[in-house]
Amino acid sequence: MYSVKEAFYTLQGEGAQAGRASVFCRFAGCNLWSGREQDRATSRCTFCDTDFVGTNGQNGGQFRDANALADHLDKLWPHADSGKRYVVFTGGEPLLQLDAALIEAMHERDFEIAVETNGTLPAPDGIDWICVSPKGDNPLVLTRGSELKLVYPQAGLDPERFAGLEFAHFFLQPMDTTPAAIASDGSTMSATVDYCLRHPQWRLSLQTHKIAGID
Ligand SMILES: C[S@@+](CC[C@H](N)C(=O)[O-])C[C@H]1O[C@@H](n2cnc3c(N)ncnc32)[C@H](O)[C@@H]1O
Ligand SMILES: Nc1nc2[nH]cc(C(=O)O)c2c(=O)[nH]1
Ligand code: SF4
Ligand SMILES: [Mg+2]
Repeated sequence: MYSVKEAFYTLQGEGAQAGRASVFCRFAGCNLWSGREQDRATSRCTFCDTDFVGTNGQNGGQFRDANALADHLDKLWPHADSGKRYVVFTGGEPLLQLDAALIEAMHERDFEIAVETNGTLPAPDGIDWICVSPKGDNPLVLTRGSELKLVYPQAGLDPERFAGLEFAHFFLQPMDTTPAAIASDGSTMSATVDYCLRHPQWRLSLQTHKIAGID
């Protein structure tokens, strides 16, 4: 059984694949936060911008097996041709649910498969694009992949801790935060730009879907 909060067709907003047409599958649940506001401050990840609780979102639901979910996601790709099909599994934490059966079922339907993960859980084989986004001091299990996308700044977390890992791309993404936090701490955007200027290994990742006003 898979629990999906929501699923939709949009443009990948972030990282090296930004701008690419994608089916997003947002799994319910995360291992670093319950998703309840009253638990946020004491959770292992405190800055999440996403509602991943329950299965009540757009095209959400419970799916009894891999073929049922794969058929559901396949229908969200609005083109008849099979070229360039791309699915992004996110959440919540997708590696709590993404398994070999679902990977096989999406490949059978001609999808390239991407995942957005916090990197604390092992990944099944066969994922075509792995984006790891480390969270605070939580132990990183996935130390190689396609892109490392660090939300910046995170208190006490130096990007150089990750700079030697085996990734093809290194991104810093400004933490989306509240106006009150910006007023007291300054802008995460300017801090991120400044870091990339001083450390050219790192590139700026903007959340372009928020700029474009989509999903
Ligand atoms: C909601 S998470 C879900 C996937 C996975 N649990 C993870 O953390 O990578 C999707 C992406 O949004 C990023 N993100 C979450 N909260 C953010 C925020 N407040 N500002 C900027 N990026 C954020 C995460 O780091 C991750 O790259
Ligand atoms: N358009 C769009 N792009 C995204 N890239 C990563 C996202 C995520 O929440 O995992 C995300 C998202 O929520 N929307
Ligand atoms: S690990 Fe990802 S989904 Fe979980 S709380 Fe943090 S940003 Fe949100
Ligand atoms: Mg998002």
